Amino acid sequence: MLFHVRMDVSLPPDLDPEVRADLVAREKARALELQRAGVWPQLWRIVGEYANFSIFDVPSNDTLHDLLSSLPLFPYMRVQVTPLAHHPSKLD
Ligand SMILES: O=C(O)C[C@H]1C=CC(=O)O1
Repeated sequence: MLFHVRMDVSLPPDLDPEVRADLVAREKARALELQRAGVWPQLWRIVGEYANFSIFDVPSNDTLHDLLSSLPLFPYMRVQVTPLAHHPSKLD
């Protein structure tokens, strides 16, 4: 199942810089792990925002929820999920 996901990140401005750097490093490691596993095939920065558009390819809603909530930055994210279906006019 394919999902379009928008993640908006909002870190507290007064967050300790070392804590912030650790969070961001752990987020990157987890993102790379999920990309290598093939479940996060698309990841795009939204220009001018601390936000991304992503495509996830997972077997179920529950799996997507588990993956998203495993992200170290999850507590600091607003996440919007759109389930995707095949379009009848799309060339295969
Ligand atoms: O930077 C972001 O968009 C948030 C998050 C998504 C992947 C990652 O490494 O961080």
